[in-house]
Amino acid sequence: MSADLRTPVGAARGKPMIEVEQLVKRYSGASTDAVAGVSFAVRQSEIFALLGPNGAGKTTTVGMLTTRVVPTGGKARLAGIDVVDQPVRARAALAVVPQRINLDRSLSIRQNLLFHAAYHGVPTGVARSRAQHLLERFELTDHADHKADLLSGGQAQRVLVARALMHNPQVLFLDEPTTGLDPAVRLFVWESIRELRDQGVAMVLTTHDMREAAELSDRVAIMDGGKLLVEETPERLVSTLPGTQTLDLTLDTAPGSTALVAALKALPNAVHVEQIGEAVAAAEDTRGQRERLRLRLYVDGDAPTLVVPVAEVLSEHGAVLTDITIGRPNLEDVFLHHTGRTLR
Ligand SMILES: Nc1ncnc2c1ncn2[C@@H]1O[C@H](COP(=O)(O)OP(=O)(O)OP(=O)(O)O)[C@@H](O)[C@H]1O
Repeated sequence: MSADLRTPVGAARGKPMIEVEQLVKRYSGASTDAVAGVSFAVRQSEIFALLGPNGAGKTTTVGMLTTRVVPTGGKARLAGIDVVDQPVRARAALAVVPQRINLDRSLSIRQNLLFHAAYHGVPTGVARSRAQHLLERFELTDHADHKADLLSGGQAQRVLVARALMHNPQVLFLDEPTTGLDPAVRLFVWESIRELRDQGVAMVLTTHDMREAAELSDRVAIMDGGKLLVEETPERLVSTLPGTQTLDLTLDTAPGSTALVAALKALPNAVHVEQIGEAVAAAEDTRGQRERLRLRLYVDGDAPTLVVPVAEVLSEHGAVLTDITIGRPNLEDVFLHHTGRTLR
C-alpha cells in the first residue's frame, strides 16, 4: 500500500474506531425493533465479524453505522464522529465493500476509482497516484482502461476493494467480501484485508461463511432477534462449547424424535445434542411416515468409541443411520449452539 494510506504498518490496536452504544432501530409501522439495543466497540487494526441468521439485524446495524439508516435510539461514533449529528464527516471516514457489484459499468476501472475519489473530495493529483498504486496492488493494471462490465466476478470484487480505499478510510465495512469467488482470488482478498488491518483500518465483516469469519476476525459477535447474543474471539467462542469432538448423524426416523434425542444425550461422554436445521419429510415405508433428521452430538473425549452405542440407540428407536461424520467443534457449531440454526 502507498505511504499515504493511513497509520504505519503494525500500528498498535488502540483507539476505538467504532463505538456503538445501545443502538436501536424500529422501522416505521413495525411492532418490534429490528435492532434492539446493541453495543460494541471496534479498535484500530481490528476485524470484527457480525454473524447472524437472516433477519437478525446485521444489515440494519451496518446501515446505521454507514449513515444510510437513521437510528431510533442509542449512539454510534466512527473515528469519534457521531453518525447522526455529522453524517457527512462520518462518511468521509468510512468505506463499504458491498456484496453486490455496483460499479459504473459504462466507465473504465480507473475512472470508477477516480470518480469515487472525486466524490469524497480527494485532490486530483493524489487520486491519480493512489489509483495507479491500487491498480498495481490489486493486479488490475492490465484491465485499468477496460469497461467495468467486462470484468470477471473476481476482478470486479478486487475493484470494489480498491475503490473503497481511494479516500483512505479509517473504517471499512465488508459485506460477504468473497462470496462466489474462486479459491485463489478469495485468498488474495483475505490477504489484502489482513494488510489493511496491519495498516490500522478497523473493519466490520458481515458474512455467512464461517471459515471466512474464523480466518479473518479478531472478534466475532453473533446477532439474533436484533440483539448481540455473544461477542468474543473465535478461539474462545469455540473453546466454550460443550465437548471436544462432534458426531454428525443423518438418520431416517419416525416423526417426533424426543425420546431418541434423550437416549443419545444419555450415552456416556455425550455432553450435548443439537438438531441441525429442520427435519425433512422422507418417503413413507411399512413403518409409516418417516422424516430425515440431522443431529450433532458433542462428545467429551474420543468420538469413534461412541459410534457403536449410537447405532444401537438408533436401532432401538427404529431409526436408520444414513450418514455419520466425526469432527471438531468450530465456529459453525458456536453459531448453531447460540441461534439453533445453521447459517444457510
Ligand atoms: N426497510 C425496512 N423496512 C422495514 N423493515 C425492515 C427494513 N429492512 C429490514 N427490515 C426488517 O428488520 C429486521 C432485520 O433485518 P436486517 O436486514 O437488518 O437483517 P439481516 O441480519 O441483515 O438479514 P440478512 O442476513 O437476511 O441480510 C427484519 O425483520 C427485516 O424484515
